[in-house]
Amino acid sequence: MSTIQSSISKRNLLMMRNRSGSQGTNEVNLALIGELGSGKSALTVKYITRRFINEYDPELEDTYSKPEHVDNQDILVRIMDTCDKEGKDPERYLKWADGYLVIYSITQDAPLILIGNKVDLERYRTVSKPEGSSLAHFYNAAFFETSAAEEFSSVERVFHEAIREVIREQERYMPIRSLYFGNEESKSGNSFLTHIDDRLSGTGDNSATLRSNHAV
Ligand SMILES: Nc1nc2c(ncn2[C@@H]2O[C@H](COP(=O)(O)OP(=O)(O)OP(=O)(O)O)[C@@H](O)[C@H]2O)c(=O)[nH]1
Repeated sequence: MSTIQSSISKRNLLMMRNRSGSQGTNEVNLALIGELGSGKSALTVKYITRRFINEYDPELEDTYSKPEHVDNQDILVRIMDTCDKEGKDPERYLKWADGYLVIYSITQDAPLILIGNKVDLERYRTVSKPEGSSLAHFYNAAFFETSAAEEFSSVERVFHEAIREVIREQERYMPIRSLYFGNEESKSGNSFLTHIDDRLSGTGDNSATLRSNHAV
């Protein structure tokens, strides 16, 4: 990993704001977030107990603590194994966590999209566009910069690109029967065939290049 990547990923993905506990021990709160079934509980349990357990209660959300010794420092680590379901407010971990571990499963290919927001605050920028782009490239993610405070079209463009990414991904896994569509399936079939056609004619993107560095 390059210095830029490691410094950004440290800064963005694992920002640990150490706090001093009652006995002078630093405290670090980490929240594991990510899609259902990505392995948040399995990783938490493995880290806390060194054991891998096959079945976990998907509804369970809990916080665990573990005294750690990292880089010659005593640290009390608290881990929140989050479970987001309807009606639950993410504030509970957004306010609590000092760092977030974003978990995905390598067996569930969902597009990753990295958005650098607040470009209207250019004068306060601490992450350059090439740094953001390089981080996205490292994670094979699409990349956009935008601002919620500026014109709608720039935000809309980001969302449209995100929708396109997801649709491309869905079409990659569309069953082959779509090639033999009937009338009722003509809509999705057309889009699938266009996609295949683009690929065969060499004008279409392939998944590897599709997912990297669509800078806006
Ligand atoms: N082979 C393998 N299986 C894993 C790994 N991590 C998790 N699993 C399995 O994947 C399934 C889902 O894991 P969980 O830890 O429950 O996933 P989760 O993200 O906590 O899921 P939710 O609580 O539903 O959000 C379980 O059957 C785990 O045993 C891993 O590294 N390798």
